[in-house]
Amino acid sequence: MEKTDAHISLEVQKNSLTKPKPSPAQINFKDLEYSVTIKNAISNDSKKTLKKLSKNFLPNKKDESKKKIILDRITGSFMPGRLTAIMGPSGSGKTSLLNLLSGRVSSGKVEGSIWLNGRKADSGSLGLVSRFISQDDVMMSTMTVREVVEMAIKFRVDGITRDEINVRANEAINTLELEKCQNTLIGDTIAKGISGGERKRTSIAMEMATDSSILFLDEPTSGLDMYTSILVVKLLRFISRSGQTVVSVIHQPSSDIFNLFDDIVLISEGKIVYFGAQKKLVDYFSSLGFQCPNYTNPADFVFTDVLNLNEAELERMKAENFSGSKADYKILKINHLAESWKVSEQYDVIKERVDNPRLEQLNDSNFTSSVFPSRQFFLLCNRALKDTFRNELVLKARLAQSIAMYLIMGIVFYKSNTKSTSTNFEGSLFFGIVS
Ligand SMILES: Nc1ncnc2c1ncn2[C@@H]1O[C@H](COP(=O)(O)OP(=O)(O)OP(=O)(O)O)[C@@H](O)[C@H]1O
Repeated sequence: MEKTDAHISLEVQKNSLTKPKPSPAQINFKDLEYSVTIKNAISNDSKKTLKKLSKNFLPNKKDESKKKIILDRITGSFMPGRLTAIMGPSGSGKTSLLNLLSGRVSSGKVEGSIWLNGRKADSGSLGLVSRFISQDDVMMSTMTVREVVEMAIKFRVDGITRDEINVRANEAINTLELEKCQNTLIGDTIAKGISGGERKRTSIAMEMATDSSILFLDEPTSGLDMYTSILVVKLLRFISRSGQTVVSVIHQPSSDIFNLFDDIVLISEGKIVYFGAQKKLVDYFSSLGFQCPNYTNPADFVFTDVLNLNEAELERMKAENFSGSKADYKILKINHLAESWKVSEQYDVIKERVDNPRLEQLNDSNFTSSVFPSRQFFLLCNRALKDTFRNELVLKARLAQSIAMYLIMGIVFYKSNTKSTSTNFEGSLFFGIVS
């Protein structure tokens, strides 16, 4: 039987009894540009050979590295208590935007500004205030579902008691329907553990169980069946209702999933072509001349008719004898859509939010990691020990290596009492530590 909204809301209300509300965070960005320099990867030797073959084949020296603009001076605002979907074709810059806003970009050039509740934010503060659930989650294969959820809580919430950890872990596990596999190992390609869907839900449970003001997710429904996908997005909606800012990249959502989002951001070619209420998207594009047919999923309409060339545009391209390719014509269309967006009423609403952030500034305590580094070190050592003892193959290999090293040491230092004692001692100590 399918779960209803009421069923899930009951569990989320239960959550709010035990979990303190995170401080609300409004994340604003203005004229954000992210670019990388792309270098020509052809080696000098290959260049010489190719030059012999064709003088015109290689680009001129000055073209060897060029700037690639991934996000092109975009402006926007994500609000607490709202669930936002970022949609767009593959390679349009969705993940890059999430990476920038969660402080995870280490290469390339970033221009423009990002604020958290009106306070200028850098990658350090963005990283501390937000959580990021990536497409390829990283979890230790030798730990169980319950252990990774508990580990996430211990690692991020300071001074929490064993009982509180249990309560929080139980809530996250029950809400994400992970009860049946809570004691199953995560597993990897060699030792099979939980399924792909369970893995995705576990990574959300890890973030749900801790307090964070902003939650970023990169395609949380990819690889999931329809029922689980709807369940996951409903949960994200309820998480947002507790005051968190939830932003998720979503790929080709069904209309049921699309309707669960409050706001939609459409990105193409690194430019924003729409940023606003989900309910106003169809009307906005109809005002630009793109009519969504009756009984059509708005998300499908956006991908086929708006962000790609539709039948009418392909015919117009032929009629105009356009000299470039379809891709060039599409870029012209996207540029036009991005320009139209910047003169729309909805854009003024976003700009107003960016220019006048309404929330109080976040306290300094929001920007510091709450768990002491010494405690984090202890937790990591504990996890590494567990990992070593559970991974039988690696453990046996390490034991064999140590025995072999000690045998070699024994042979090297056997009957070596003719040499200076301190040299022998230092030498054996060195080998002992290394092995
Ligand atoms: N560090 C980088 N160096 C070079 N190119 C990059 C870098 N980061 C991103 N890109 C390029 O920028 C573009 C946008 O990448 P991004 O991963 O943000 O796209 P996306 O919209 O998330 O795509 P998908 O839906 O396929 O995951 C792509 O063409 C990608 O190859």
